[in-house]
Amino acid sequence: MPTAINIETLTLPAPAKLNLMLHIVGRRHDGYHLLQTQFQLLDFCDQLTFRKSKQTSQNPRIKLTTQIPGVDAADNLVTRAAHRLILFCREKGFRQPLSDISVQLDKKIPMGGGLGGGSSDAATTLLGLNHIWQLGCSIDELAKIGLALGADVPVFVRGFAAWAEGVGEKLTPIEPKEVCYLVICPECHISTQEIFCHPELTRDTEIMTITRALDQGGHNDCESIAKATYQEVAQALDWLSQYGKSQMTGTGACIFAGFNDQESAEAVLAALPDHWQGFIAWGKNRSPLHEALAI
Ligand SMILES: C[C@](O)(CO)[C@H](O)COP(=O)(O)OP(=O)(O)OC[C@H]1O[C@@H](n2ccc(N)nc2=O)[C@H](O)[C@@H]1O
Ligand SMILES: Nc1ncnc2c1ncn2[C@@H]1O[C@H](COP(=O)(O)OP(=O)(O)OP(=O)(O)O)[C@@H](O)[C@H]1O
Repeated sequence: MPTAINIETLTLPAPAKLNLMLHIVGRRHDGYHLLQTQFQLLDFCDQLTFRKSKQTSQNPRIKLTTQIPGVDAADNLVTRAAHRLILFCREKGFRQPLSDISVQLDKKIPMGGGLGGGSSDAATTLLGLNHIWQLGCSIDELAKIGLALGADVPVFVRGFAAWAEGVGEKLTPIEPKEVCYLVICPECHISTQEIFCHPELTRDTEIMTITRALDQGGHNDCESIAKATYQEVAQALDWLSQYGKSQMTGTGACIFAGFNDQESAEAVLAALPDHWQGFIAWGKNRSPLHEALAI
């Protein structure tokens, strides 16, 4: 691991994820859904650059230098993750002054796509600041802070492809084949809450053992709702199914298919109708973030 003490600038990736299946098996009293899902990370990433200022204080300033349209800097998951981390450390009794930090966020991951970009930015912030400020928080502690920010944050903190249960926080490492994915981003953004609130969402899929899920795979319970609500999603799923098994990730809107080699994925990307954006990315069972930090 690089020594953090002299770090003035640190640039780290925040990878996207796919849900290779997503079963909804129940609902908690607080309304959150109980899931069974397989996460795989992608080598398609946002990039965060943290710059340390000479100014230090008990209440360090976090300045996000990049604006995301429609998201106030204070609501950005980067800012929220940084403030939660500071609060956690103060509660734990960490008293040293911390340097102010500016963060440049280069967004590549489409928002509202089910690719977990915001959650991944939050996880990279937690791990990045823990490293720069030498806070010594454990991965378990960071995953717990992350879970309070979003159900998808813990998988990015832990940094391995995973079988997930609970609301997505009970994680077991898995090793799905690392194939080359073509991801299509239809012209719509879908809010996670909109799908989870839908009255017709199936919430009683039979609980599977991990062994059966890894042998047989599964489906995405959110797909039929997203297809019925957004015709672009239905059209993209139909179009991609000509070339392979096409699936939706998370609560949508992005859909994907896996290929054994990059050339096959590129050939399909070249045929993509003009009105859709798409990209190619390799599945990763170890996070590019953890590789960058050598942890
Ligand atoms: C659909 C998945 O992407 C699958 O990986 C995740 O479960 C979503 O995780 P996320 O985007 O981090 O979601 P959060 O930011 O925690 O929650 C957004 C909203 O979705 C709903 N939500 C989320 C996760 C979950 N297991 N059950 C829910 O009902 C809640 O209404 C919540 O207010
Ligand atoms: N750094 C950030 N990047 C993206 N979205 C952010 C960020 N911070 C806050 N948000 C808010 O979070 C919402 C969800 O963004 P995100 O890109 O994580 O969606 P998603 O890919 O559908 O996520 P998921 O798969 O977790 O449901 C955005 O619409 C935006 O309002």
